[in-house]
Amino acid sequence: MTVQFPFVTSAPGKVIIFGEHSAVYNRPAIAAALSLRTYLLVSKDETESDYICLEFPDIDFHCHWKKSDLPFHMAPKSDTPHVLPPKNLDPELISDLGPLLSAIDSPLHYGAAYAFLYLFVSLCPRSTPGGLTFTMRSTLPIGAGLGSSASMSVCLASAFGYIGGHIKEATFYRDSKITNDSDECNFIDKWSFMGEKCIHGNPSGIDNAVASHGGAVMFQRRGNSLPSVRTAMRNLPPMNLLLTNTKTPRRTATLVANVSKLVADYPKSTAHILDAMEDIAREAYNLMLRPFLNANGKDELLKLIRINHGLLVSLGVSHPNLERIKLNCDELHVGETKLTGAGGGGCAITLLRDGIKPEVLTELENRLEKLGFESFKATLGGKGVGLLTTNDSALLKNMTVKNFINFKSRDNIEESIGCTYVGDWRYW
Ligand SMILES: Nc1ncnc2c1ncn2[C@@H]1O[C@H](COP(=O)(O)OP(=O)(O)OP(=O)(O)O)[C@@H](O)[C@H]1O
Ligand SMILES: C[C@@](O)(CCO)CC(=O)[O-]
Ligand SMILES: [Mg+2]
Repeated sequence: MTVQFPFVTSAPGKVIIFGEHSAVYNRPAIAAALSLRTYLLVSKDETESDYICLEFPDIDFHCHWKKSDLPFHMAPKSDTPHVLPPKNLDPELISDLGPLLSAIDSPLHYGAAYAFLYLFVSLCPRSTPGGLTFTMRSTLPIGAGLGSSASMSVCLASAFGYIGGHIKEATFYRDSKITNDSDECNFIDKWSFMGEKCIHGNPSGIDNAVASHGGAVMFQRRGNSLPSVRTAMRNLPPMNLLLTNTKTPRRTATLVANVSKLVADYPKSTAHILDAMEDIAREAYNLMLRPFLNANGKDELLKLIRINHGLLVSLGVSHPNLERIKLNCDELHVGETKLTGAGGGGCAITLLRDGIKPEVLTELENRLEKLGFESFKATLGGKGVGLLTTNDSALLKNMTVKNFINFKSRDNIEESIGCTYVGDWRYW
């Protein structure tokens, strides 16, 4: 299979409804793909350049390496095309990548470059052409709890798996409610987990699972020696979720590390908290399996959201700005609020009660806007990792790195190449 340049890969962000942080400690968690996505343009210049270039304008990061300086590490191809990564990051490869990363001092840039290089040299062969530019644009807020790192890792793993010939071209269109379980999708899920390890340190794997497979899932990690369990939730009941971004920056890696210290310092008390989180996720799962939530079911779900947030507060991962969202939602009695993702800033979700008066919602929106926050309604359960090629679509005809960088807004990206172009995009 000859890869034609340019092509674009794309993967969704996610909302964790129950179980963030406890997911890291092998407890079940529930998450759904979001309609906001990351897009990676892979293009080749016509010169005989020996450079591999990154254009990551969302984090103001631009970088290049000489291809001949890269420590290609791709495992020899065996009879099985889908070579899966080892359980842990390879220490030899980490050390080989050190000199290429040493000049990068921002942790935001470092994480992105580290994940890029680790996956590139693990999946692309030495014969990969030089002169490739990788341009990343996301309609997700970055570092805000909506899985931007996982959607980035999935875009990278799928693009490199495709260039390296590990996975064949995505060939079919999928119903958005169904999570995909193809070998290709599993390959991308496993390798993007390595990208998440480069960025987070100790990810549970839930974010990259949702970004790869799409839909909604109950996910449970089972330690290093057993595979994680991923149960597709085909019919999420319609839920009126309001997402609010505090715009307070934070890093998942730091929050996960802080919780890990708390768990080490207070093993008994934190075990109770994590157990309670597990019970909440299981109870919520049973409620959410029902095709329609009646008033009682909705009321139970609201209470579970409240308890889950309280437990996350006790793990130290809230933030005054997240509490400000909760306070305003509580004062106006619109529903229950919890942080989503790693917390420490970023986003909160509010499950809205039925029958809220429009003027109350407007009052809430005004209050949140005054605080400098951004609110939007979330569409859950979207498609997983996708591919856009010049064979299938005219959307890329005049697509240049410059055009891709210059998209002004989320809408602009979606309108130009977004996954809403149903016949053009294929899904693995
Ligand atoms: N579009 C992007 N371009 C470049 N780097 C990105 C992009 N999206 C994510 N990243 C990388 O991922 C990091 C953010 O990941 P982090 O895990 O801290 O937040 P998140 O994934 O948005 O939230 P959460 O993990 O809580 O869901 C950024 O600092 C950057 O390194
Ligand atoms: C905080 C966390 O539980 C969710 C981040 O979206 C970390 C993880 O599961 O990898
Ligand atoms: Mg992340």
